[in-house]
Formats: sequence, structure tokens, C-alpha cells
Amino acid sequence: MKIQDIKNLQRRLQSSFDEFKVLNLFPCLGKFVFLKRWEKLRQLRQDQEKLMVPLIKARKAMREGKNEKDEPFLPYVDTLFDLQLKEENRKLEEKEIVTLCSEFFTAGIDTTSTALEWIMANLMKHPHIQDKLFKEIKGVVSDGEVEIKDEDLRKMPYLRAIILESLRRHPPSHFLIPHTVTKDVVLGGFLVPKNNIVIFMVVEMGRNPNLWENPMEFKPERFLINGDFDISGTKEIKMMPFGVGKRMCPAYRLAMLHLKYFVANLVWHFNFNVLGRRCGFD
Ligand code: HEM
Repeated sequence: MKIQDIKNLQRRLQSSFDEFKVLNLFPCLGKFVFLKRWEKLRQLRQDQEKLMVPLIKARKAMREGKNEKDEPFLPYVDTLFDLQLKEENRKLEEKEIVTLCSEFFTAGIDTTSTALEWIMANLMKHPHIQDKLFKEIKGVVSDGEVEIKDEDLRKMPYLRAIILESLRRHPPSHFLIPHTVTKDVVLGGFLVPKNNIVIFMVVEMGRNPNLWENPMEFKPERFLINGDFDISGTKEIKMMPFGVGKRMCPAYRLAMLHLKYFVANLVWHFNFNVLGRRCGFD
């Protein structure tokens, strides 16, 4: 029941994000000019605290007196209980933990599911790529195997290439979270003054013909040339579906693993086709 409640709340929150963006433009004035939106946001936040604070308290109580090593895994929320804010010399308050847990859901659910939908759509649009992937899986997994596991996924370079190609062409986040420059920076010949906001156009970078040959073509093979492509951008930055640098998505490895796991297992068990109509997307 609680899981369903969290799911409903997250859905309400995520489907309203676009409405709330305008409140960021003029934080002081916004709540008066857009009173209804401000009230909606306040109500959502209240509902979130009402639902999540008791769960956080319950987890804290359950954890007391227990040895961490006895648990099979370390829950995200436990790491927040222990966090010490050095500059302010304090621990996180419960309401701050609510925000961070909610951010975890917001950042981690829609992104992965959108990426998965695009990968599967691309496999349906390009059946020869789906066939090639199936052959790769067949070369690694024994007949009759029900579930493809992590150790097998590592032996599938074409699977990884498909996922990277889909993230290049159809990144779930078209922009990064807004970043602020901490000093004057010259970017591509333009001065970005200190404290200004920079919005990175992730999707445009993946379609840039100066960086990618025939960028609109869906061609996973491009990621098989020159060894392992470095998605974290430490060597060069040609795309950034997860961002790069200090604020890069902290879960990019987990997300890649999830995507590999779902795609490989789906293609292993089913053949995906478009019935009747053409795949009408670029
Ligand atoms: C395909 C899946 C995913 C994509 C494409 C993705 C992409 C991103 C991007 C672009 C950012 C912003 C980086 C920046 O602004 O520089 C971000 C941040 C973040 N992501 Fe992901 N993400 C994915 C999956 C996940 C998952 C599964 C989780 C958690 C389990 C997660 C947790 C986060 C968090 C907590 C942040 C905020 C980090 C911060 O505030 O600095 N993401 N992600």
C-alpha cells in the first residue's frame, strides 16, 4: 500500500514539474503571481512529508541497535542518516532526507524507463540490429537459460553499443540540470560571467555532424571502433546523456547495468516487431 502511495505521489510530482519551472524564474514574485501553482507545489510537498517522514522514522528505529554488517545490503536512506555536513557541523534533518529520497526516485525511474523505451523502439525499427543482438546473446548464453545475468552481460559489446547509440540519439534528459559558473568563463568564444546559469543541450551534442558521422543514422557499430567508449567523458566529450564531471549522474553505472539487463533479457525471450504500421520516428 505504501509503495503504491509513493508511486502515486511521484507520478503527481513528475507530471507537474513543467508547471512549477516558472516559479524558479522569479522566486520571490513567482509565488504571488502564480499563486495556484505555488499552492499546488506546497500541497504536494506536504503530502510527501506526511507519507515519507513516518517511513524514515520507522527505518531509523529499526536500524538502532543493529549491526550494519548483518544486513545483506546498505539502503540509500541509511547512508543519509550517517551523513555529517562538515561546514555546518550537523546531520541532515528529516525533511532534507525526504527531499533527497524523492530526488532519487525522480532522477532514477523516468530516465531509465524512457531510455529503455527508446532502445526497444530502435530495435523494432531496425530488425537487423535486433537479429544481430540476438545472435550475440546466443553466443554467450546456453540454450534454455531463463535469466541472463551480470557476468554474461559483460561479454556482450554489441549490446552496450546499442544502448550507447540510443542514449546518443535519444537521451532521456534533453538538458542537464542547470549549472552555475563559479568564475568568469569563456566558452566557444562567448564570455559566461560568474554566477550565470549554463544549460547544456545534451540532445544537440549527440546530433552534431562535427562530432558524429551521419549523426541521424542509428548505427551501434560506431561504438565498436576504437575500443571501449568512455561515457564518463574523462578522455573526450562527444555526448553526455549522464552529464560529465563532478555533477555527473552518480548512478550511471547502475543505469547502464539496468538497461543491459532489461534489453538482453527482453530480446532473449521475445522477438519485437511493428505490426501494420511503419515506425514513425527519427
Ligand atoms: C538512463 C538512465 C539515466 C540517465 C540518462 C540519467 C541522467 C542524469 C543526468 C543528465 C543528470 C544530471 C547531471 C548534470 O546535471 O550534470 C543526472 C543526475 C542524477 N541522477 Fe541520473 N540518470 C539515469 C539514471 C539514474 C538512476 C537509476 C539514479 C538513481 C538510482 C539516478 C540518480 C541521479 C541523481 C541522484 C542525480 C542528481 C545528482 C546531483 O544532484 O548532483 N540517475 N542523471
